[in-house]
Amino acid sequence: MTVSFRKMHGLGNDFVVVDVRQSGVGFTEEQVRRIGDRRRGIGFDQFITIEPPRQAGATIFMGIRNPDGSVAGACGNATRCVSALLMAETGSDAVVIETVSGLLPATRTTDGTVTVDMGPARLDWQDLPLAEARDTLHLGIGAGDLHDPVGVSMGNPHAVFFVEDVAAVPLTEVGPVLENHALFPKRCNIEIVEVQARDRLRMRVWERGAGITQACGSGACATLVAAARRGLADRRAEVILDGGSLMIEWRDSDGHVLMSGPTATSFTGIFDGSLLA
Ligand SMILES: N[C@H](CCC[C@H](N)C(=O)O)C(=O)O
Repeated sequence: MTVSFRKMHGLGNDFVVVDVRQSGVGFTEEQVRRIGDRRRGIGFDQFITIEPPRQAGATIFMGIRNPDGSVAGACGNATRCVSALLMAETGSDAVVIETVSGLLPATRTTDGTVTVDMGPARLDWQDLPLAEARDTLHLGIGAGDLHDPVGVSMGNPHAVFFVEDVAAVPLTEVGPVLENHALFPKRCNIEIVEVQARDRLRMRVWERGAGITQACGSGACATLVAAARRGLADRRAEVILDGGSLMIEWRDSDGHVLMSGPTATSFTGIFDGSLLA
């Protein structure tokens, strides 16, 4: 059987996207890791499957996995990319992406920008989860010069550290230490953030199961929420990532977080049988 895939990215956060709605093909953890090898496989920050919807109201179900094979509960950049694919397929400017964390409605504007309602920011310690009860506004942990992050769940866990200069942080050293900190039983995505203005935040990320990536949509959402909770930013801001900018809004009326940004396809291809063996 031939299985085809599409390589997509949002601001350089890259994905292998496989539509298994017809074939029902499944991928083992080992296969995902093999496909993720950037020299012997294809390489991706997240491996995405488009599956039949499980809940009423959803256009499709989106499966998300990291290069280490672990499952993720959210991926903002992939949600935009898959939404754009489905919009092209259906001719509609509105679709609903289902993930293990819930239903995410997405819309498209005339310039091709996709906006996703990433759902509510979840702020209880059980939501991340943490190993013990703590106020998520002050997690009180640190590594190197980083200290006392804000915890936010966007359907996946984030710890947001505020710093003077994001370029000065040795992220490859402190990232893995913090990702695997004992406070995070399911590990954590780590963001470092420089507040440049109340409506402009510069962020870099160390992703759980993936390492440094050029952009993290759910991380940008967590960043805005964390900055607003600390009184450092307004509820709407540009978040500048290594790969470009996202506009993020933490809606007053219902606490949902809206993320807007671009999408792109790089190429399509067919898996070699050896990758799926
Ligand atoms: N790049 C993704 C997030 C992947 C999160 C993943 N690393 C996890 O384990 O939660 C984004 O755009 O939101």
